[in-house]
Amino acid sequence: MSAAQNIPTRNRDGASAVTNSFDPSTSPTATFTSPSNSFSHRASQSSSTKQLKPFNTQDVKVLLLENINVTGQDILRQQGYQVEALKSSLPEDQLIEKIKDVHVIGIRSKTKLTAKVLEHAKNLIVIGCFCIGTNQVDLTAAANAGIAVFNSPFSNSRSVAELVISEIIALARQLADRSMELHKGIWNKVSAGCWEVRGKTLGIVGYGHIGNQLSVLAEAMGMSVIYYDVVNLMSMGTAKQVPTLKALLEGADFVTLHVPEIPETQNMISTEQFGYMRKGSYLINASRGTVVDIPALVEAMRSGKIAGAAIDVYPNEPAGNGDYFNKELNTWAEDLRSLKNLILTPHIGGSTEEAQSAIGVEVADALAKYVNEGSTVGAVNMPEVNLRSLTADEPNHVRIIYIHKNVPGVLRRVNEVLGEHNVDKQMTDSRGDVAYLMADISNVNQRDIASLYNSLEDLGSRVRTRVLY
Ligand SMILES: NC(=O)c1ccc[n+]([C@@H]2O[C@H](COP(=O)([O-])OP(=O)(O)OC[C@H]3O[C@@H](n4cnc5c(N)ncnc54)[C@H](O)[C@@H]3O)[C@@H](O)[C@H]2O)c1
Ligand SMILES: O=C(O)[C@H](O)COP(=O)(O)O
Repeated sequence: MSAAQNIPTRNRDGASAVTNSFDPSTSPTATFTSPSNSFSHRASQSSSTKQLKPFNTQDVKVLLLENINVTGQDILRQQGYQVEALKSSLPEDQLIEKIKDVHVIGIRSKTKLTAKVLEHAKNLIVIGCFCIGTNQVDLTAAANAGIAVFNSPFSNSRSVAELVISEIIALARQLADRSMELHKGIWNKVSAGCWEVRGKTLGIVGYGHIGNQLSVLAEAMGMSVIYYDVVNLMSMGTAKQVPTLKALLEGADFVTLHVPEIPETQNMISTEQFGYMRKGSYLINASRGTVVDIPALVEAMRSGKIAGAAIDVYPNEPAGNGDYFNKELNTWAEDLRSLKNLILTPHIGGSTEEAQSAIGVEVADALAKYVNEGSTVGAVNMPEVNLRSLTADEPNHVRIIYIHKNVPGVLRRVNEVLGEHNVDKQMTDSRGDVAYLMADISNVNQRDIASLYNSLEDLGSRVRTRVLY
């Protein structure tokens, strides 16, 4: 990343702070203007307990994609940020153009923030995934560029669990087929191959937030629950952990997948695994599309081994509503569409009013706290670092955020720079190759800020420097 980025920093007089402000080659006066106006922004706060906002918040540009809930949009607008909200995702070329300009981006599961896209995101300081999954973001590339990533770890878990419960019964009773037939005017009253779920065994692969909820709901319907997870976990109710995926597949009437998209879960359910499943059993995938080998599923359903399936997620998903789900996107799409007792849903596991509004609040709050105060609590790719908010009765304080390479000797050099001031509080932590330092220093005047900033930027270990307040 070049130093000449338009990243907002605090301007003492509250004037526009996005002026190539961190380029050491530009005059510091362009950034840190008019000492006589120092702290006028702060002085305007009426209550000494009121939290301060750094820099000119209306300079912060936010791009929200994929129809992010109005609760999240409102929180970001109330901060004074410039918010542009689009209904769908963007193709890579358009995303690269748009991302060049923004400081904050909010996405859901479809927008791919790859290393290539992030290379163009010169002003970006933070990414909000308004969903659970973060597999769509190159988390390491983001951390190495000093971009924090936040998500909402469990706000839609219950919604997914409830969808899966509905699908277990729908598959057992061939509900989707009966409904489609009657839509076409065909009366087809059958009981062959239709079952109660009471007394059947549900096998949960991945016993995390969603798997847990599901376990409780399934037992309440009289099902037995077994689960497989790579870590040893406490069982809910009378559920039993099994030692291998094979044991789970052999023991379950219904198999439901709730693992993240990682290399180990790629095609986790393929021909060999369908071979282990009980004849006439069912498969549900509401995790990620890459977890199931779809041609193998088609084969297993055509052979009668699998009596039904519900699929909510796909290896390639259309960018937005109304787009086609067919051969142009996925070679096997027509095969899926031709199968009986196969429920196809357009990635709606987390799509409820409750989940979306809770996610909107949770992620937007985390973004604002990061932009305004530098707090990384809840970040998925950075160490979690926080200091209490500065208040109006702490005049002439500056908060330094220094994201740097995790190499020996950096803290000594940073503290040599900060040491000329009173360091009131400081916290630092590292995660992988990246470390995050937060320090509040007092008795700082206008000229000191420019010099502090430039000295930190000049250290070879620097990933990103921010000066707040
Ligand atoms: N369809 C949707 O709309 C929707 C909504 C929310 C989440 N999701 C997906 O569901 C996934 C699970 O969500 P969650 O909140 O329960 O996640 P979670 O992190 O709480 O739980 C995932 C569990 O999977 C386990 N796991 C990881 N790798 C495994 C492996 N190889 N074998 C077995 N277990 C493994 C983990 O140990 C963990 O317990 C998310 O990663 C997301 O991709 C989809
Ligand atoms: O990761 C998630 O939370 C789910 O897959 C939901 O994604 P969505 O917000 O894009 O529907």
